[in-house]
Amino acid sequence: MRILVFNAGSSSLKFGVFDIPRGAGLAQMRQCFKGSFDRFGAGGCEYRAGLDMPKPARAPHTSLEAATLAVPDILAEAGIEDIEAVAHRIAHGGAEFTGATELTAPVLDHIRALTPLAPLHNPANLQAVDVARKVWPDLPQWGVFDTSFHLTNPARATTYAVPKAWRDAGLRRFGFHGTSHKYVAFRAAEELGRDLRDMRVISLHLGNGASACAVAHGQSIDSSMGMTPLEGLVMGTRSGDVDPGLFGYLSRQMGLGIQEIEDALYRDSGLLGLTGSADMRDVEDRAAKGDSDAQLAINIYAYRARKYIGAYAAAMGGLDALIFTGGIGENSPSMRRRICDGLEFMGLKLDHDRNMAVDLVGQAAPQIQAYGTRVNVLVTETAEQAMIAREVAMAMSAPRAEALRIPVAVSARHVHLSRDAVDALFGPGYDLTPDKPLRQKGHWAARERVNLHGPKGTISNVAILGPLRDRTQIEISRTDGFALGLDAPVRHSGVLQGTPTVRLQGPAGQYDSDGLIIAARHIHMNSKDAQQMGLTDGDSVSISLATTGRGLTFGDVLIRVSDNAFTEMHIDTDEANAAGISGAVEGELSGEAILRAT
Ligand SMILES: Nc1ncnc2c1ncn2[C@@H]1O[C@H](COP(=O)(O)OP(=O)(O)O)[C@@H](O)[C@H]1O
Ligand SMILES: CC(=O)OP(=O)(O)O
Ligand SMILES: [Mg+2]
Repeated sequence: MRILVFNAGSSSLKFGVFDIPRGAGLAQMRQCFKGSFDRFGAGGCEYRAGLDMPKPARAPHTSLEAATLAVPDILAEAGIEDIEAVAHRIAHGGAEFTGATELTAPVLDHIRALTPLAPLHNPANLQAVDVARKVWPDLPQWGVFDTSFHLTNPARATTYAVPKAWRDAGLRRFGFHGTSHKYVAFRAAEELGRDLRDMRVISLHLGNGASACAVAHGQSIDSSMGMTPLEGLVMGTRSGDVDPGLFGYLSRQMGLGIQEIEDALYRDSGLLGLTGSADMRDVEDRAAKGDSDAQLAINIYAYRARKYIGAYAAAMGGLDALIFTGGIGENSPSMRRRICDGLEFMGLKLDHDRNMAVDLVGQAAPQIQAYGTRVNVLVTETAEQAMIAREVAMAMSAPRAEALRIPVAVSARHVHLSRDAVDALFGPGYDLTPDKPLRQKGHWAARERVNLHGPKGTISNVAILGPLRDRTQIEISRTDGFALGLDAPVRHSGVLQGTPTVRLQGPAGQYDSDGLIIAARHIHMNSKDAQQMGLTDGDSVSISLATTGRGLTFGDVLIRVSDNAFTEMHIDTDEANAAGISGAVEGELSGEAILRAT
C-alpha cells in the first residue's frame, strides 16, 4: 500500500510517501519520497526534497497554502505514482478521535468546528485535505490527530479548576504533538532495549510549536499544551503559560479586544515577541553576537522547559529517559545543554561531547547523557509522517473495524418504578415529570429523585427512569451495595426472582421493594446494526475497550435487539472505573468471541 502523508505545522509543510507491503509487518515499511517547506517569508521559502534531505533550496512560495498546491507536481516530477491513500496530520481532534479516522464529510465538519481551538493548525491541515481532494478525488483521505495520544491523561491532568458550567461546556485540556511524543517514546525504548511499559519518560518536542509530555509506562499522562496549543512552553510565536489575570488587565487597562489579545498570544509572542524573530537559528545567532533580548529569550525558553522536566518527574515519581525532538530539540546542542544544566540533582547530566556530536541520519536515536548517570537522554528525529502512515495503514487493513465499534454508556445507579411505588413515594396518582430524554427512544430521566435505605447506610438523590414498569427494579453497583449493606446479585433487567428488598424513600412516604440488582452489562442494538454485525437477540459477545488507559475486555455482554434501539453498550460505574473510562468511549467487538444464543 502506498500512502502520501501531509504534515502541515504552524510554520512548515512536511510530506512523505511510504510503501507498506500488504500483509507484511509494518517493519517493512519503506519511505520512497520526502520533502519539506519552511521559513516562509515575502521572498519565498526554503525547500528540501529527497530521501537524504539535501541542503535547502529556495522556492517561490510565500505561504503554506501555495507550498501545498505545489506538492502534486513535485511528486509527478519525481515519478511517484499509484498513491492509494492520503493521510493528514490533524492538530485538534478534541476528545472524539482516538486513532486514525477516515475523513468523511461529518468528520471534516467536526475538525472545522474545532478550528477556534487551533487557529494556526486546523485550517492548514484542512487546506491540505482540500488540495488532495482536488488532485486525487477518488483516493480515501485519512486523518491522524495530535490529540489522540493524550486521551489517556487522567482527569486530574485534563481538568481546569474553573466553574462547572464552563467545564460542562467542554473546557478541558487536550495536549498536542501526540503523534510525535508517541513515536519518540517508543523509539527511545527501542534504542535502550527496554519495554516502554516499564519506563517513565519525558519527551520534549521543541519545534515551532513546542510541548513537553510525560509518558508513564507507555501512556501519556500529562502534556504541557492545554485546550489549545497555546499553553505550556515558549514557542516560535506563541507565549505558552501566562497568568490568566493578564486578560482583564489587557482589556481594561490597555483597551485590547479579545481577538487582538488572542492573535497576539498566538502570532506575536514567544521568540518573536521577545526578539523579533520566531526562528531559533536567528535567535541563537543574535545572542552569540551580544543581543541581550535574544540572550534573555534563550534563558526563558530553557528555564520553562527545565521546569516542566521537574514537574513531570514529580508527576511520575521519577524519570528514566528524557528525549529531545523537533527542529530545536534535534538541531540545537546549546539549547539541549541549557535545558539540562542544573538537573544533576535528579541524576540527569549530559556528556558534552556526545551532545555536540549528535547525528540523526538513518533514524538514529543517539544517547547523550554522561556515562554512569541514571537518566538516559536521547535525541531523535520525530518521524511524525512515518507514524501517521503506519497508523493509517493499520486502520485501513483492519477488517470491518468501523462496523464493529459500539459506543459505551455508563449507567449510574437508578430505579424503575411501578405505579404502586410512585403512589407510595409521591402520593396517589402522582405523575413523574420527564426531565431529560435518554438515548433509548421513549425513555427519560424524571426530575424527581428517591433515597435508598439499607442496613448500612443511605444513598440519596437516586435517579428515576421512566416510563413506569410493572415491577419496581433498583439498579446499583457493587460499591453501592456495600454503602447500603445489601448484597445485590448481577442480573439482567426484569429477572428479579429472589432479589433483596430495599427501602425507597420519597417525599410522600416509604416503599419497600425487592428488585435490587447489579445490572448485567448488555448492548442495546437496533435490528439493522444487529444484522450488519451478524448478531441475534440473546447472543453474548466480548467487547474490548482499548482506548481508555486501563484497557479491558468485557466478556459475556448480552445482545438485546429491538427495532428502535439506539445501539449502545451499558456498563455500571464500577465497570467504568475498572476500565479507566472518562468521557466518550467506544468498545470493539472481538469477532471470535461471539457466543450464540441458541
Ligand atoms: N540548527 C538549528 N539550530 C537551532 N534551531 C534550529 C536549527 N534547525 C532548526 N531549528 C529550529 O527549529 C524550529 C522549527 O522546528 P520544526 O520542528 O521544523 O517546526 P514545525 O513545528 O513547524 O514542524 C525553528 O525555530 C528553527 O529555528
Ligand atoms: C500543535 C503544534 O503546536 O504544532 P506545530 O509544532 O506544528 O506548530
Ligand atoms: Mg511541529
